[in-house]
Amino acid sequence: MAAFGRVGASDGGPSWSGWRDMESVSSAFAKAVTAHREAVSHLAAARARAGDDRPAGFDAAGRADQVRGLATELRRLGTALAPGWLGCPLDGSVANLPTGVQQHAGRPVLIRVGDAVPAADCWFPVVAPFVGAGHLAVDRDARDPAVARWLRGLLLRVLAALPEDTARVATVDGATLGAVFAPFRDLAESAAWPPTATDLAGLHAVLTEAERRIAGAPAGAVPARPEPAGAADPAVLLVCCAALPEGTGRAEWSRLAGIAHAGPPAGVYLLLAGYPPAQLPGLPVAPRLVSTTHLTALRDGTYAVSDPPGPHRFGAGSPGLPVPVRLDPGPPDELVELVCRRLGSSARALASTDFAALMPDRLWTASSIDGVRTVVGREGRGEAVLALDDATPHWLVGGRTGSGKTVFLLDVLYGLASRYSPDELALYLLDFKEGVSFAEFTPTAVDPSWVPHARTVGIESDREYGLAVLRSLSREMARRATELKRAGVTKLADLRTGRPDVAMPRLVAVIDEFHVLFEGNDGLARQAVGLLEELARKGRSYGIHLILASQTIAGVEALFAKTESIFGQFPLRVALAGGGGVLDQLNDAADNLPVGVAVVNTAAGLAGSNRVVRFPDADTVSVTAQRHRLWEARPPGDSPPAVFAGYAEQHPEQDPGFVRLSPRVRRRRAVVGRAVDVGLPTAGFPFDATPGSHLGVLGTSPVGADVLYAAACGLARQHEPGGARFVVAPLVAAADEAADATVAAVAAAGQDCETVDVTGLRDLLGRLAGRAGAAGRAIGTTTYLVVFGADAASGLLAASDPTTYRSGHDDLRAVLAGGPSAGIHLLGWWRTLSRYAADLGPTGGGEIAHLVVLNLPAADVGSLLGDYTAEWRPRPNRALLIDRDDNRRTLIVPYVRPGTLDGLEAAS
Ligand SMILES: Nc1ncnc2c1ncn2[C@@H]1O[C@H](COP(=O)(O)OP(=O)(O)OP(=O)(O)O)[C@@H](O)[C@H]1O
Repeated sequence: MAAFGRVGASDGGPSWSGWRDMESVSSAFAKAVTAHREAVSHLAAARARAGDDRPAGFDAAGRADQVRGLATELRRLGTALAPGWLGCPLDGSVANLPTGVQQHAGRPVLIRVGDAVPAADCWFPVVAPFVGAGHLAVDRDARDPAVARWLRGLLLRVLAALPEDTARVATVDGATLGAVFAPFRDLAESAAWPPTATDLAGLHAVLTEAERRIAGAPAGAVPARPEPAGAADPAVLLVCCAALPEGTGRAEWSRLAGIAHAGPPAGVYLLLAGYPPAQLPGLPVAPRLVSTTHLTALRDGTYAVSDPPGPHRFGAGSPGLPVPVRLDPGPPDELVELVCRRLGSSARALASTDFAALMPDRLWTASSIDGVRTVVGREGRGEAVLALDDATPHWLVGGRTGSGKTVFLLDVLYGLASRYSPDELALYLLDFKEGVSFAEFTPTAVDPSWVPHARTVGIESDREYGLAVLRSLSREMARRATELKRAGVTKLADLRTGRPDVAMPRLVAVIDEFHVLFEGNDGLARQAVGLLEELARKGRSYGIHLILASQTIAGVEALFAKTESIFGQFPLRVALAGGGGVLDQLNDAADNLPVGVAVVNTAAGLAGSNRVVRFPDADTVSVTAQRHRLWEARPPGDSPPAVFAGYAEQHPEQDPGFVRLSPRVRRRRAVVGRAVDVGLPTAGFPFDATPGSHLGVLGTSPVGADVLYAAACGLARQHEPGGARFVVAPLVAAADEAADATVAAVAAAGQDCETVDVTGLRDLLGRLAGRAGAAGRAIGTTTYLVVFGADAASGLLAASDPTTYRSGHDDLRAVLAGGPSAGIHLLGWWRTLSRYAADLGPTGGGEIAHLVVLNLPAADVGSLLGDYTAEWRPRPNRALLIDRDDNRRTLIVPYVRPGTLDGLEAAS
């Protein structure tokens, strides 16, 4: 029968003193050992008698009865010691046995490891101490199907018997790639066990996890007991090894020996198959493990069982159980799957959480002086808390499309925004992908609320916008450095403690799909790398934190590898499904993760430091409710974040910079759109007497007509009524609507406006050329000549007047050259570069200093400027603003009238 020793400090194992039920288990065990000893001695005596007396009338039947009686007694004792799942036959009959009830929390586990067969027709269960009292090891590994079944049986017994969520299981299978544990899949996934380690690196990770746990246990701790619900870590770590991976040797054996020695007080237990490995001649021998019951294969498929841990022995003579043991035959796979499904759904329920549960009851009660932290989900049954602070200043988040990255970020950001007030925390949010991840922070047409912490939000951002955000963060970092220097301190925390009046919230910049910034490996990418490196290295001292998320960091890594890897500054890695790229190459913990589960690693992705976290879905109703809570609590006068939505039309009337235009402006500007920059500043050119103060819009896109419309309307607003005269020339059909709108808007601003056709334009140029040629600044009315489709007039302008020999081009060039000083400006849209060049002549268009390039290819822009280094890629809803006066090039979203882009899309 059973053996169970008092595990004492003498062999390095745990004391029982900390266990509930210690007395009952101990005395039951003592009784069992005594019974076993008696049985053995009776058996030995009977055998002796049989040997001595057989010829003189030995009572064989009586001896057999005696053995059977003893076996029956030992069966009774064995069943009492290993009740229910711990000792029952593992067949279909036990499918409905309740789980988690046989084993009191904290009570040492006595488990059936096999059956002893003292005589042909009788048997008794062999019970050995396990979790809470010792380890188990069998020397054959799970390549032997009987051992594989045995191992599954023991694992099933212990998991079904212990209270739910008591054990975290780390599995190792160096022989069958984890197939041994396949039937446990459902439980493994829902209880977030680490993936089965199948190679040496994986084994190292498991050993490291066990050692970390041991190192973290308080000195002199009693055996771990299951914690109440809510504890982060299950009470027991069970290292379950089906076969040691190839390459395992002395180093790993001695780590196992160390774990066997020091594990029990920290709740770490071993269930090993293939240990000790077969001894090969001339090679070192694996050490016997303390606190361990060893099963050693005998020739006939049975096993010898060692004495259990502690002072008790099975017999007075030779060590170990003197009866060979058949391994417990183990359960059918269906039984394992059935029980694991049941345990798994219960584990899922325990670990489940929702978005609202991540939010604190009261808003904005925390201080960010030492960093910011929030609950992101659950780790086991406990809360998973992540921090942006000195230890983990920046995070790297990986996950393939659909893995839940956006949801994870919403969980984190709403959690932070609910704990820290806008004085403590500000958010810079940048998303490069198509989608609306960060739209949850901004007002929309149907919901005016926003998250007050959000300063800038970029949705479907351009790389240029990303660069602008990085630049503004870098400027802020420099400002903070100066403040710190002034205050004579080196840390943000010191400044904030000493000067509570200085507003210095922690800034968290989140860049989703950040790898887009580096696509192309061009000048822009290089600038972005430089800025990111600077922010990553110095940000922590100034309270600036980065969260970079991506589907992939492949490719980006190569870029960074050119200098020192920036990722070294990102100790906290979060790998979602398919996001293993953010972990160490040898760490495959994120393979096969389901949506809603993340591997969190604070050791820059090294295997062995993984934590498995479940995060809840960010459902729209909960997110909206929380946003309204935050919005209603916003400080007085709080304004919405500066939003850049890459796909959005920019209408002049929606731009405060345009609306503010009035005759009181100091200098008139032709405004043409909004710069792709933080806050979307109004983009335009000064329009004054400086030579070149004309506007040329280039490209076939009909947006050109809208740009002229906006520029003309803006200028009309900057004159007192009647102070300007507009001559509108709608020369192409595509511009008719925009030209009509221009006439209407200019007239509404109180300015004179007339429309001319191509002949009228030719005549007007002749008249204006005379005025422009006259010296001195014209006093009075400014004239704007607004030509929609100027290329359509090229032919006519090329022709010379038979009497004066002046061509329209001559007049045009005279107007361009002398116009500004005479109060005459041209605003023209040319659809092709060749006509533009022909119209403006040998100077190459130098007379027009202000250009807006629409859909011209980069090579055309290069030839126009005589500079082929300009980084320009034509794309919808973008234009390049070129100011030759100050050599400025700015990416802009050109103004359009409402619906223009939709119309273009529909037409294409
Ligand atoms: N914890 C979760 N529980 C349940 N469903 C989730 C969870 N997290 C995400 N989901 C769901 O998975 C889907 C994808 O999530 P999400 O949009 O966050 O992925 P993503 O990685 O950002 O993908 P993409 O990069 O394509 O935008 C969504 O329908 C979301 O509701």
